[in-house]
Amino acid sequence: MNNFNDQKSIRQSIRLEIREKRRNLQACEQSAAANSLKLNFFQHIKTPKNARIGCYLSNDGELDTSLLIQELWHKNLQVFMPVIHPFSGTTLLFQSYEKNSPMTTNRYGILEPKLNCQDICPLAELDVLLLPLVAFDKHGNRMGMGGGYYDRTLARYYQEHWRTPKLIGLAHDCQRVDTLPTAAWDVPLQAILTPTQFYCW
Ligand SMILES: Nc1nc2c(c(=O)[nH]1)N(C=O)[C@@H](CNc1ccc(C(=O)N[C@@H](CCC(=O)O)C(=O)O)cc1)CN2
Ligand SMILES: Nc1ncnc2c1ncn2[C@@H]1O[C@H](COP(=O)(O)OP(=O)(O)OP(=O)(O)O)[C@@H](O)[C@H]1O
Repeated sequence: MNNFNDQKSIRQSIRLEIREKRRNLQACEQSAAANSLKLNFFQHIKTPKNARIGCYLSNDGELDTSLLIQELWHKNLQVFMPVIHPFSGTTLLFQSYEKNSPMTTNRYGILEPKLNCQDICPLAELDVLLLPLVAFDKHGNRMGMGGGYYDRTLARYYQEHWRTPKLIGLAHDCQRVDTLPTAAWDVPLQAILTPTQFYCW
């Protein structure tokens, strides 16, 4: 097996192991984590008034963002959700998400706002992007579900050194690994927020 395939299979086994770990968290652990995430977010992340925050709706044991989203709305911050691009099918758009937004499920069964082009926010106009992830390491490397959606969507952001949005991964503490094998297209994060920690690079 060559080095590229070695790395790929190491990534895949880490992915399976950590996904199982987070799916095995008890409902009470998930709700405590969701509450701590909300508190930790406002303690560490200072956002401009009316800031635009990209977030995600939790799936597969991911850190539950529902309490954080309620609080973002309560503070009059604008929330945006990823929508799988209807034509490219491999990148994400960020669409405004409000209490009464019409929703649909994407090809993975994850809820996303029903596409409405007027409600799409260009990536560079988001102030903060909160990313789901499967595993992260001490260098701020992120590994996702394996679709490459965030990496492809953020490729220009990274190559052209955009200043916004600030990229912050959200994860349970049990999703930290020592070192992740990285791929050339991986976009490193500026920070990771867990229920108990704020790692900043
Ligand atoms: N909550 C959330 N929303 C998100 C993401 C995410 O990671 N979490 N994404 C981040 O990119 C995008 C969707 N990407 C995903 C990629 C793969 C799978 C997944 O479940 N894959 C299955 C195989 C399913 C199949 O082949 O049909 C699996 O690996 O078991 C889910 C989401 C956009 N929205
Ligand atoms: N910038 C890019 N341009 C083209 N293809 C890409 C790019 N980024 C990722 N890919 C493709 O996506 C596939 C999955 O990448 P990877 O395993 O790093 O995804 P991931 O980070 O786990 O997923 P996600 O970003 O959706 O959470 C790779 O095999 C790669 O071919």
